[in-house]
Amino acid sequence: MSAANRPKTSLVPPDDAVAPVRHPEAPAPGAPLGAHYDQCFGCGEGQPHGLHLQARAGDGVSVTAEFTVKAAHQGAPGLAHGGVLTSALDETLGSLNWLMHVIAVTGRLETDFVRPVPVDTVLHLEARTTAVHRRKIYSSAVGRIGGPDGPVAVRADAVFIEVKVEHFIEHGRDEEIQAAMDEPDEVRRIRAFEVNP
Ligand SMILES: CCCCCCCCCCCC(=O)SCCNC(=O)CCNC(=O)[C@H](O)C(C)(C)COP(=O)(O)OP(=O)(O)OC[C@H]1O[C@@H](n2cnc3c(N)ncnc32)[C@H](O)[C@@H]1OP(=O)(O)O
Repeated sequence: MSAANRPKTSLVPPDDAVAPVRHPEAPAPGAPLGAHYDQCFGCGEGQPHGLHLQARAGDGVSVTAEFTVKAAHQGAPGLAHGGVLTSALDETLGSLNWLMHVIAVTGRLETDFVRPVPVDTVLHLEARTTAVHRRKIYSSAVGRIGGPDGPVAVRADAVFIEVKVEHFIEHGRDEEIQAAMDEPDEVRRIRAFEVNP
């Protein structure tokens, strides 16, 4: 499809997109990124119903993460639900934005389900940002089973859209926003973004 005819939500970066830039203060390759929010369904340590995904910084703007499929994540008997796998991909892709010190939300996310993923499987996830165009961040991820070099079970392409921290204050519920602001580590993080946009 020619560039002029691409839909606005296309997952293909425009021709004048640029390479992503790793922030100088991004965590070193191998360092855990930690949860961006304690109650996040994807990464929050305090979220009892969550996926408890733990991402680590990779080289450039890349991350790795592991997600263990539990019995509570089933769709078909003994197999992971596709929506849960997409959530794991979404969270992994979302964590890339921390490496650029950009706050962004998922605009579009497209998943290919290549192989079934049984309960108790560890999904080895790898994600990388490939291009940036104004507020749009283009990223891709794969999830492998049987080990970090095992066969691909899922893959996804996404566009994240950069937002200001006010996005969450404007749209979120007062109760949770207040609780997040009262958490010292969250405040430090938000401050860091205001100082190092
Ligand atoms: C405290 C820290 C916590 C940090 C918290 C981090 C959370 C991470 C959690 C994991 C990730 C998630 O699940 S996030 C949750 C799921 N996602 C959401 O809730 C997002 C809901 N959608 C929205 O709020 C909105 O639609 C936005 C912000 C995405 C876009 O609205 P907007 O700000 O008005 O932007 P707009 O001017 O329309 O568009 C800006 C540019 O983006 C493009 N664009 C707009 N929408 C899309 C789209 N769906 N797909 C592709 N591209 C799009 C436009 O063509 C335009 O390109 P051009 O004209 O420049 O070319």
